[in-house]
Order: sequence, then structure tokens, then C-alpha cells
Amino acid sequence: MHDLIPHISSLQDATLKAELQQCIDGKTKPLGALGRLETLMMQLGLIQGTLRPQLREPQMMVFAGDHGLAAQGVSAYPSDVTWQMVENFLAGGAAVSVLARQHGLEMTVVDAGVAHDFAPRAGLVIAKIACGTQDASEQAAMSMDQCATAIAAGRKLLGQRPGNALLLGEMGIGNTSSAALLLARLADLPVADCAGRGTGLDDAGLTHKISVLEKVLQRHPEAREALPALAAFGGFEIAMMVGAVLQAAQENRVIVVDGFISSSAVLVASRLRPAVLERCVFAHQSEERGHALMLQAMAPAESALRPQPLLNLGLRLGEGSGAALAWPLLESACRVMAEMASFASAGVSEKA
Ligand SMILES: O=C(O)c1ccc[n+]([C@@H]2O[C@H](COP(=O)([O-])O)[C@@H](O)[C@H]2O)c1
Ligand SMILES: Cc1cc2nc[nH]c2cc1C
Repeated sequence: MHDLIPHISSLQDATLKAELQQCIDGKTKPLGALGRLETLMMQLGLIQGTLRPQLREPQMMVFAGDHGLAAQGVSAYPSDVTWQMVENFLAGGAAVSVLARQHGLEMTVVDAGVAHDFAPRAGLVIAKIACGTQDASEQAAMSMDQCATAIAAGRKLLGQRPGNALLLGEMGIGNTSSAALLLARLADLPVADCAGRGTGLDDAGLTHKISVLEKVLQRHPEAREALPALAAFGGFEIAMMVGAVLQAAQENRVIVVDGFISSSAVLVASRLRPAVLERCVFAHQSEERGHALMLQAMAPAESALRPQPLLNLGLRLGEGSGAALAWPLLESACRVMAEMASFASAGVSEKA
């Protein structure tokens, strides 16, 4: 366990925090007037241990995997869409491909367990654990060994990438079911509150999905802790994201979290090592039912670690699209810290 799950220290440095606050408050604006950008500036400064945070070589990593549970009719789309969208990511035509290009994000697609043989090529890492998970309504989605292998692979892959920022993306037909199951079990919530329409189920489809997920929870009463729950409910792309998040946090990289499924990986990682949350920037509030509860489940209401998503655009796509859309805000936070004048340097009068 200790080899698999690294130690992650807390960033709480009262001196640096006071200096950052003084630097932010000293800039030429009414106190607090840059709102949420100011807390982002503070967070980036704390992560990097400096008054001048800088972002370099941001890595968009899109983890893909298939889900045995999809056979139970829990998604509006067929499983083949997973590999077809991987091809689309690599061809440059998916939403995340366009947005990553726009913002200069290097994009890597990771085959964590897609039920398809891909031709090797630049931008694709084939790290298949298996050709899709098992059907969690019949058995554990993956063995504990597979789960550990996926986490270790995610850590290794992230460790090999350059830069100081990770943007999380994912693709996997059926993976809103895994994320909802993880939330229901780890936060002890009714699965009906955690499950949403995913790729676009209608009312009857959602009712069916919830009844399938209730049976899956009953099938795995023993899977109560983070790792057994991850193994029971899947998927490989979520497990690999858990590894990538743990490694990125250990290396003090900024982690930009996308939507419901990326957040479920952070939920698991934060149950193992709560300090990962200090490195996480939550890009947006997804339209998927359950995402708000997912964010609340990560930390108590009064905690400074309670996730506060940057955007609320009604997104429900995944892929890392929301993380890419939020990226310019992180760049702006750094630019403001570095370039905005202070009252003293600009000769502007302070509050009377
Ligand atoms: O990230 C989100 O908030 C999100 C919300 C709804 C759907 N998705 C994407 O839709 C796929 C999973 O949906 P489903 O219905 O097949 O479980 C998967 O590829 C996700 O990237 C993603
Ligand atoms: C077309 C399509 C694109 C996606 N991107 C992420 N999840 C997706 C699901 C579908 C169905």
C-alpha cells in the first residue's frame, strides 16, 4: 500500500500564505475585487511555494476505458463509441482536441482498457489493463491486482510527462455509472441522488440505470473503502486517473479536474490522501446529477479544501473539455500575480 500510494504532505505554510495575501491585497484594485481569481492566485502560489507562480508545459491526459456494466443498458450509446472517440481525439476532431490545440495543451490519450486494438501512434499510450472491465452487476469490475496495476501505471505515466500542470480528461461509455457507484458508496448516499443521465438517457433509461446500480451496490457489500470500491465498481480509466492524481499531487503539480468522472477519481484519491485536494483546481460544475454532491463529499462544508468549481456552463461532455476551457483562468491568475502593479509601484492611493 505504501509503495502504491505515495505520501503527500499538506501545503499549509502560514508565512507564505500571509505573504501571498499581502501581495494580492496590495495590487491596484479594491480589496477582494478579483473574486474567485484571487483564491486561485493564492492556491497556485501555495502549490508552487512562490509569490510568482508560473505554468509550464501543461499536460492534458485523456484516459479511456470500457465498462462491462454497459451490457446492462446503463448508457444511451454503445460501447464502440469509446474506441471511436479515441480515434477522433487522435485525429484532432473531438471537442477536447480543439480546445487543447487552442490553449497550447499537449494532449496524450491513454488506453487504460478499451475493448479495441489500436494501431500505435504519436499521442497514444497503450497501457491496457484488460479489454474493458467485468460487468460489476455480476462480479468485481476488476481484481485488486488490476486495480493496483492501473494506479501504478497512472503514476508512472504522469511521472514521465514534463511540466507542472495536469489536466484530467476521460472517455468511457458507462463510466458515469462507475462514478455514481463510487460516490454512493464512499459518501454513503442513495444511488438515486448520485446517478444522472450521462450521455443522455431519457426518464425510463435513468430509472433503469438506477435500478441496475442499486443491484450492483447490493452485490458488493464488502467494498466500503476507497480501493475495494474502485476495484468493485471500476473502471480502468478511473483507476489510472487516481494514480495520475496521486503522482501529480506528490510532485506539487497543479491538477485541473474536469467533470463528474474525473472528480470521482479525485474523490477516491482524496480518501486515500486528503492533501491531494490542496493541488486540485475544479474546472467546472458539471450538469450531471451527482456532481455537486461529489464535490461536497470531498471535504466538510466549513473546510478550506471544499472544492469551488470555476465555471458553470452546463457542460456534460467529459473528455477534459471543461478543464481545457478553464485553463485560461489559471494563466490569467499567474499573469496577474506577475504583472499587475501594486498601490505602491503605481502610485495609486489606498483605501481612506
Ligand atoms: O464529465 C462529466 O461530467 C460527464 C457527464 C456526462 C457524460 N460524460 C461522458 O459520457 C460518457 C459516459 O456517459 P455514460 O452515459 O455512457 O455513462 C463518458 O465518455 C464521459 O466522458 C461526462
Ligand atoms: C459522441 C460522444 C462523445 C463523448 N465524449 C465523451 N463522452 C462521449 C460520449 C459520446 C456518445
